[in-house]
Amino acid sequence: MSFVTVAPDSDFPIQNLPYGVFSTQDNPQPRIGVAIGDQILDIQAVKHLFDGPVLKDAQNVFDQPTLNAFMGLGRAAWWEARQTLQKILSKSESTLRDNAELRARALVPQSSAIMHLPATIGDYTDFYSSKNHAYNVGCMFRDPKNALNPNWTHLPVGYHGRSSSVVISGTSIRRPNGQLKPTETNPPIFGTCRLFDFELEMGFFTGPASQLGNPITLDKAEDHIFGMVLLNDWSARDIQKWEYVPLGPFLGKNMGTTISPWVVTMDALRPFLIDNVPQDPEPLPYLAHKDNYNFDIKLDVSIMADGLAKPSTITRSNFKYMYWTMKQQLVHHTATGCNINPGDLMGSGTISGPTPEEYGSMLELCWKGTKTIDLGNGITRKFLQDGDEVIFHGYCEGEGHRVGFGNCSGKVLPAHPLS
Ligand SMILES: O=C(O)/C=C/C(=O)CC(=O)CC(=O)O
Ligand SMILES: [Ca+2]
Ligand SMILES: [Mg+2]
Repeated sequence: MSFVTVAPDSDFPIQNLPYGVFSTQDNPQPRIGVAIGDQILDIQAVKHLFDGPVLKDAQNVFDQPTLNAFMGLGRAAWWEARQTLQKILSKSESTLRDNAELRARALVPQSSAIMHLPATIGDYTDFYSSKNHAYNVGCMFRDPKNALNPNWTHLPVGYHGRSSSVVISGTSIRRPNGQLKPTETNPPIFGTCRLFDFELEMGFFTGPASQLGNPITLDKAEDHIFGMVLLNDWSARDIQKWEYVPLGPFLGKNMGTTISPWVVTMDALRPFLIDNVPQDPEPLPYLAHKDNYNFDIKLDVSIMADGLAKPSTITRSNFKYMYWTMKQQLVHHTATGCNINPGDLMGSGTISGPTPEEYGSMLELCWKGTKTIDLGNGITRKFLQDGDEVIFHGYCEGEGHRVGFGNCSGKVLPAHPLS
């Protein structure tokens, strides 16, 4: 238990302690913080308390305006930092609890903070690792009889995304214009995206760098996975459908990707480990791991729209539906010797469950426009309208507490007029 009050349904009890980067009006310098209840522990104010064997000579990582340097230190440092945080925030420890002056400097209400991207994201990759989603999209874009391409069950399919357009929760996203082909028979046009969508995903941040030319093997993969966020891979379905052959997503995905501000560490998620999804066929040896690396993380998506009194939940899914694990994704990504750096972001791919109530995109929920999605109050959608706000939420259910991710939200702005 912490001496900081934590509401029972808070995403941020002492069992969580996720890292983020924030600033305040009084101190506009972005700095590292840890969420506890509805407060942020400003790490700069308490960095002298990180005096364990690994961190005592590396406290300067907490002076940085991003988490990259801390991510780059590796698992021993992450573990030690967690021990220190749990100690200084605990009810039974007086150092911070009884020091009013230090407490006033170190604890900042989340309501008065502006959140920033937690890391400088050098590279962003997005996978395609939910079998239900890949099957559904294959049925709609291609052929229900061959919905999954032959490679899908042999390797974690992915594409290299645009780190430049990854934004923090709360940033509005402009509906894109692009090249579309609205009918089969007529030539393409340059127009405004009509089929604008979200993709319910999670992402992980990488830790210590690997060297170019040296693959990360399965037994070392965990050393390079720092923590997870919610991720919305906004998608222009009409742009995507026309452009994607044969190289995959390009402009249909690069108008913005939103992440939640708090990075929940793998140490905090460990109690929620569950069995991996059985893989058939057996993956090749470089991808075969026997240990579990799947997590029970409940996810939901709601939409706030004009005419609604409160956001309407349109789907509930779970990270546990991932067919390929994050370890397999990382190992496959680097199998050629492709290197990673601290703070690279890897998207899971859209997380759809087996039932229609668990689909992770509007493309699936409205089944390519053949069904309507009911928001209540007589309001329906197939795809997103201007002004709609999409809100993701995710959490693990512990005993009497939640280890949560907060929100990942963004509002759709109207497209720029076509000239
Ligand atoms: O063409 C397809 O099969 C679909 C590709 C995607 O939508 C790519 C993507 O972002 C994958 C995902 O999020 O799961
Ligand atoms: Ca995606
Ligand atoms: Mg994107």
